[in-house]
Amino acid sequence: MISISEAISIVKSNSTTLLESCYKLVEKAGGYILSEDVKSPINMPPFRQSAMDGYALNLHDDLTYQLIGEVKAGDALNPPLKPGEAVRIFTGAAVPDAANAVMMQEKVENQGKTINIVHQIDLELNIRPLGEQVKTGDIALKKGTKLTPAAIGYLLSLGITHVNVYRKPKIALVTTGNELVEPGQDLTYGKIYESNSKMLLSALYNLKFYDITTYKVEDDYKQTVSTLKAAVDENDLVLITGGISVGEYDFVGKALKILEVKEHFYKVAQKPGKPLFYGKKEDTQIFALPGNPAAALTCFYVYVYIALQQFMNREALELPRTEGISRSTFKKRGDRPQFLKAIYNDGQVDILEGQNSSMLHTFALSNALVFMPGELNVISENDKVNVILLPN
Ligand SMILES: Nc1nc2c(c(=O)[nH]1)N[C@H]1C(S)=C(S)[C@@H](COP(=O)(O)OP(=O)(O)OC[C@H]3O[C@@H](n4cnc5c(N)ncnc54)[C@H](O)[C@@H]3O)O[C@H]1N2
Ligand code: MOO
Repeated sequence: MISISEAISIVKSNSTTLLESCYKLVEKAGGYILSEDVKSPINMPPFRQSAMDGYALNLHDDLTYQLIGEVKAGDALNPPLKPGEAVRIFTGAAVPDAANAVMMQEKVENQGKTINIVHQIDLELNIRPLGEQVKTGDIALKKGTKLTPAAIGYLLSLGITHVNVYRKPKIALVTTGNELVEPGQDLTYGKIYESNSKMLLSALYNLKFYDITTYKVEDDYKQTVSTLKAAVDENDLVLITGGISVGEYDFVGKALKILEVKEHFYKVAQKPGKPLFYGKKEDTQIFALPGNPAAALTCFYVYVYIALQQFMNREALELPRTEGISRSTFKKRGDRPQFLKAIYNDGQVDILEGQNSSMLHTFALSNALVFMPGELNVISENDKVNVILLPN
């Protein structure tokens, strides 16, 4: 059995970045990382643009101007203005080349054919210069940039429709167990509803991984071998839940061995999630997570998360950690370090009931896990605790 920190460093050193590119529609590239610099095909803004509703002026020494026309957003007009002349203009409209400032309308008295501005105005005020954000041919976003909603908006504002990004991993979710019944079906005696696959699917979607295939196997050795073979052959990452413990019907370990998956660790000194397995076959990583749902999800956040971030070449491989002050008392049994379901709010931490690895009823309320080191037996009110913040 290895320690949590050893297990984390083994995952870090064996997980790999996917350096293959794929070409994607910009609007579908949210969460991806650019695999090459993106140059701007246009100046942004593409013309000198008014930042206000008001009047574009060709400045002179006087406060009175002759009004000679109007330019609305979208108009392809470029009226010539002599010094002392103005045009009515609106936000987003092209400022005529001959205008050198825009006065907002609140500071202008309109007299019909003339206007009076209330004070003198600086050159170029309220005019967004041509190419202020980026110029034609310059790098708009660098290789390695994560495409946030703002980045997607920015690329589209430059007219860019497709980008090259690092491809995301193909992921297999494999559930095992004779006792599992699909939610929506009748629950007969001895059976439970299968919740791990959709729970992990939801955690993956939440982290913007969408290329996921779900496999289901019964507690049958041959079926486990053939299903895991397909899952390992066809995916970059395989997440298995259940069947990894020591019972006669736990076939996952034996199947992975026969499939020549190289074991990097099996069993971690932690609670929940002791029987966690991590291995590789060629470049495919395999995590066999415990079947107990809270153990599976905890291992997902502490270990699988690292492999996912590494695939995408992200800098922060682990979930953010912080410290908080406990508002609860918790007594630990045994000497394994423990991850505790908790609610973190503004520096205060409530450690919840229902810490058993089979229990999701309080995990459902948690936004954090408290890490309780092995040597600690009690967390008391007002103790400082180490907190892992879960994704929303
Ligand atoms: N003799 C020992 N028994 C057990 C040990 C041990 O060290 N010695 N470890 C215990 C610990 S700790 C854990 S955790 C579990 C892990 O067992 P498995 O990973 O083999 O998981 P299963 O036995 O298949 O299932 C455990 C539990 O979870 C439920 N489950 C499984 N899959 C799903 C699913 N897809 N959706 C919802 N619930 C699921 C399953 O019905 C069981 O109740 O082993 C202990 N035993
Ligand atoms: O590791 Mo198990 O998840 O403690 O119950």
